[in-house]
Amino acid sequence: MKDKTKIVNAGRSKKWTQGIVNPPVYRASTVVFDSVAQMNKAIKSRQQQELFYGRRGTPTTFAFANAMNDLEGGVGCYVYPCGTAAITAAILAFVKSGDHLLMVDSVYEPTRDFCEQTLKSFGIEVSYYDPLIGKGIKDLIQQNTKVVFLESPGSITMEIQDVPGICEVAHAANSDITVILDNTWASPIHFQPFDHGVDVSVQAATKYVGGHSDVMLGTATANEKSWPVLREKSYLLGQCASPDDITLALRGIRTLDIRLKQHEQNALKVAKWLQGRKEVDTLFHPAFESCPGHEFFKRDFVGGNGLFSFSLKQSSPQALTEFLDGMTHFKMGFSWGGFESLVMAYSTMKNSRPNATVALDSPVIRLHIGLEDVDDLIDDLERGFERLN
Ligand SMILES: Cc1ncc(COP(=O)(O)O)c(CNNC(=O)CNC(=O)c2ccccc2[N+](=O)[O-])c1O
Repeated sequence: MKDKTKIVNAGRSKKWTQGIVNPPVYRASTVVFDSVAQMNKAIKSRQQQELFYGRRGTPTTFAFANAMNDLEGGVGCYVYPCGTAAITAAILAFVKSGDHLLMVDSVYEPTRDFCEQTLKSFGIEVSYYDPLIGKGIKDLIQQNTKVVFLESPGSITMEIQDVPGICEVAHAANSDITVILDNTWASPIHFQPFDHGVDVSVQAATKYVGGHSDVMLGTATANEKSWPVLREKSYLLGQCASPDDITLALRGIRTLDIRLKQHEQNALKVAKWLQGRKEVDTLFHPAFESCPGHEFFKRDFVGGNGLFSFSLKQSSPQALTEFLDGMTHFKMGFSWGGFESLVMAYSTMKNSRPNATVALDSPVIRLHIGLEDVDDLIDDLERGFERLN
């Protein structure tokens, strides 16, 4: 089935929808049984989407989990209250005290904070690797390495990783290693994780899957090897999500590919314009050669989206504030992937990434290009640069 048809049909089994096109919101804690036999059947099959108790899920949960699983190409998908919950539960499913985790240095900062503040307190060793290391990661794998975590492109600086190369080397070094990829940027539409060797694919469905800045949701989808452990360890953590947010994400899925295409087109126009500006030092957009790992984007991805960054040649903190404060269409906010345009400035990345190979001495501006008219967005940025000079 072609992707566009899969997007229309994913998760719409009559078992969950009773024929209703967009699965209804089933809210539940208690599920009651008419007989001991029926209750025993639910107990026996509670891990296979048999209605058991709210924490295991409702028909709304199962419709969305199956839809994301279909799109990602996995064996099973677990649903979490946000992307960070999906990341932390996926990692905790595969490490114990005394194990070692290899974490990409370009990871979303709150994921780094989880490593530093939580995992290390549990006696889990964490070391960070260069996102561009590729198969060279072989030299960093220890006998106690149990998880290799990737995020490609990386947060803010957008380095694209050699995902199949890292998966090949990690699995060859130790079949016990679980490779987890935060695939939020590409979504399953523009990067198929399991075709490239990943064991667990994480999505912050808060972003493009929800697509309207009104959902807090996450998913982790796993292959045959990893699914039973991910499912049961996540359940033991009490992870579950609101059917109201899930219903909005089910609606978001249906337009995911066409929204991504429009965001991508708008972003390419803005990026091309920025490339010619004297204020811009480096363009961190995967589709441009200036982006570290650009060759892997061309090789492995089938498309992009509206999120990219650029570094400024120079600016004072005051000038940067005026650049940001005067924007009409680009609002500041801690997320991305909705229909609106956003701008964020990161001036202190050098502190958390002292070993970064990309230049972080000047501020990095991250843009999320929304669905506004792209000429309005370019006008906004042009006026911003005038305030900068
Ligand atoms: C790739 C990726 N993966 C997971 C998550 C977390 O999802 P959640 O927000 O649903 O928990 C995200 C969330 N992204 N949020 C942002 O990029 C905006 N947040 C920030 O900029 C932020 C917030 C707090 C601290 C540091 C940062 N930061 O990105 O540097 C993500 O980008």
